[in-house]
Amino acid sequence: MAFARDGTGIDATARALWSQVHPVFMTPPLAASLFGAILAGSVDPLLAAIHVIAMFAAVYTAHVKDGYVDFHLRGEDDDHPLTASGCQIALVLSTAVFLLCSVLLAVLVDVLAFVLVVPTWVIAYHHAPQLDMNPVTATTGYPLGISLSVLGGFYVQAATITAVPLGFAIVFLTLLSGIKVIDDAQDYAYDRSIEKRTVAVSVGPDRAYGVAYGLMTVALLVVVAFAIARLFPLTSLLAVLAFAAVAGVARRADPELATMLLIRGSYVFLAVLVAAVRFDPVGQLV
Ligand SMILES: CC(C)=CCC/C(C)=C/CC/C(C)=C/COP(=O)(O)OP(=O)(O)O
Repeated sequence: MAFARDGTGIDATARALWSQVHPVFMTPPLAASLFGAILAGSVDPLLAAIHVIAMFAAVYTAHVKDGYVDFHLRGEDDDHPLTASGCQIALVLSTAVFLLCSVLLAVLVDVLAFVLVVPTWVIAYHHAPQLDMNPVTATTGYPLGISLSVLGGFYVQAATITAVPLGFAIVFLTLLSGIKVIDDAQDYAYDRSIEKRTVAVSVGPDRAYGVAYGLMTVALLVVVAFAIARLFPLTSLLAVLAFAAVAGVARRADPELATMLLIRGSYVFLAVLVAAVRFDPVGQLV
């Protein structure tokens, strides 16, 4: 049975399977899992690795299913490297890896770890064709996966959930939903032509920008409030400043450049937060 649409053999199969690894989408959930582990304080590398692999398998599942639905079922995409049966086998494999990791976490941590990890696959598997049809779920699905990745990454280390990872999960959900609205605004004309109801299609591009920057502002204000309350380290304020500077430039750019800037800004935001949680240099000064 052929996996790849453009050839047979190990090389073509490996290339087709690898085509569904999208670093831009995959790095954040993996980083979020490790961020959760760092928040927990002491990191067990084995548990961290199992959780990271589970998150990778979840996002891989989302991409394979999305490609399968968009190309093989809806005929929306012009091309796809995997055959329909290649997609189905890839889905079985990624789901099996995900399940194996989840069961390992249930055994090595507890059943709540399993309960916290499984929804990421549920969101991933149902992204297409169900969740991507509604503006709210199309916008929040991926950010919710990232938030669950933070919580899961924390839980497998600490075997509990505290206010700090919960706070960060809410911040990421809100901030990344804002970025996703801008990202979707790039495809406004095309999405409208295929009746895909993103936020930009539902409320129009202008109001979508308002919604997007409103969400990002709320997320940053939550970080400021939590930092002042000393729930988050004070150095988190630097992450807010860095992201706000990028968002200020993105606000005046077209959706494509804005998305590129905001995604990179979110990496900087996360990197400064990691430094804040590990070292909190500002907190040590005051
Ligand atoms: C652990 C974790 C983060 C889980 C969540 C996984 C999840 C929902 C990923 C979505 C990835 C994806 C297919 C993006 C493209 O969506 P699109 O529909 O905007 O793009 P398209 O126009 O290419 O279909």
